[in-house]
Amino acid sequence: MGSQLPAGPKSILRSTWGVIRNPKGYFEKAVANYGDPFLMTAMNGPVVVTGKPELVELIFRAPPDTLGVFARDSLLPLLGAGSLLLMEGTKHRAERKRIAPPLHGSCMKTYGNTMQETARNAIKQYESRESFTGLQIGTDISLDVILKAILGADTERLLADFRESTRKVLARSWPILFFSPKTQFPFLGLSPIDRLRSAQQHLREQLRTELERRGREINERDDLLSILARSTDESPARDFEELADSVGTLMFAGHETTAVSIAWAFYHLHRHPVWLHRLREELDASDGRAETYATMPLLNAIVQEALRLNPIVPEVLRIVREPFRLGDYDIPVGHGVAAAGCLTHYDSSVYEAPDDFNPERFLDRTYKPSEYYPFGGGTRRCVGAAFAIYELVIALGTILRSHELELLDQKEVVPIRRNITMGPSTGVRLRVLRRR
Ligand code: HEM
Repeated sequence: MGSQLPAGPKSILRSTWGVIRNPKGYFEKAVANYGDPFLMTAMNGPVVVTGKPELVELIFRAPPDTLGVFARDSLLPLLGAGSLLLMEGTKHRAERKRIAPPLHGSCMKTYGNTMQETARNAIKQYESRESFTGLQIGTDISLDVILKAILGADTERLLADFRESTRKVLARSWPILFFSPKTQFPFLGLSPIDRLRSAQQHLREQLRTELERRGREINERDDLLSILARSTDESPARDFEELADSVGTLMFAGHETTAVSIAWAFYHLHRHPVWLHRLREELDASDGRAETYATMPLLNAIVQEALRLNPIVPEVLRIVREPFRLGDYDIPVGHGVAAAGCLTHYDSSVYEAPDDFNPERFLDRTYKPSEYYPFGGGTRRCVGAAFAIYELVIALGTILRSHELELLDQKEVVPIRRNITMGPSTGVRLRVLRRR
């Protein structure tokens, strides 16, 4: 028998605030005071948090029906029942089967040229500007890339309309809405949830119009929207609302995360010119084709190291649906469990000098899924991970091969909460020094 639950901080308000503001700092303090794992109670309920790889492994290896979606009820009004992020059981497995194939590593070449062209166009815009941020250019690239993957984007107008409405949804996705369901109250169309809903509704109407325009074309097209919309023997058709939830989730999960990662990678590289120099040598020796970037060891190691130091999602959460044993503890049904990447990625028994930016650590070894998990793990691991890595190496490689940038931030840039994700406090301020 396991013992009672682990000790931990008691204040709900302080825990909620700590997790929103600075999860890494808050978790580190809790581990120092109470040990790992510890129990905290935030507004979304009690959660047992761990960063220990042996416990993280138990979370990722748990049978799919034992651990479900954390805070599902409070996320439902924000993401909708058709979102893969909120599905469980057979529905989740079926939806993954539908979404995963076009995002599988073997399909990446299809997207490579678009990713490269998007990165080239993005940096051109900033050549004569006094400054821009890594987050701006990251968003320019990742939003266009995901929209083109979803829509096939045969017309600029279509892309421009969706770009604007997706940005609006994101701008209205306030963190507090995700962390405290009590803030999701309607008020004369003016409350944060009202404003988010109206932006989402607009995006939905655009999708509906586009689907109606396509009609039977969806059976011949190979963009994600058409793939998700058509019915096959394996994946029968769904109603429009579910389809819109599913597409909305891909737009949302598929660009903000990548944009932030691009910004962090620029930041670390320009803070550590030795690595930038070594990367330039690797890039100069390459043929500069989109698909070559995926095979370049140092470029890939740099992306992995940036994702280690700044996991965009600092803790991966699950709710206990069936009694679950986590090390010495029996976690009761209804409690949450969290694998905190922001702790594990800094575990000095796994990573030597964990605070250092040192891509070398990814050149000479690989890590277990419980030691390195910027994309989460187990049956819910990010379905877009291969797509994201492909995009990151192409975006960074393309820009740094053709342009020299300067980091304008003199002080250390720290992670701050954006919505579910954590991003760089200044956005990472840069300027183009020269074309190469
Ligand atoms: C650097 C970029 C990205 C990062 C760091 C990231 C991270 C994550 C994480 C941590 C999760 C939760 C995994 C878990 O619960 O174990 C997740 C889930 C997900 N991600 Fe990503 N992601 C990225 C890019 C993408 C892209 C490009 C797409 C789509 C093309 C995408 C689509 C999704 C979806 C649909 C889920 C839900 C999976 C499920 O519940 O089965 N992500 N992502």
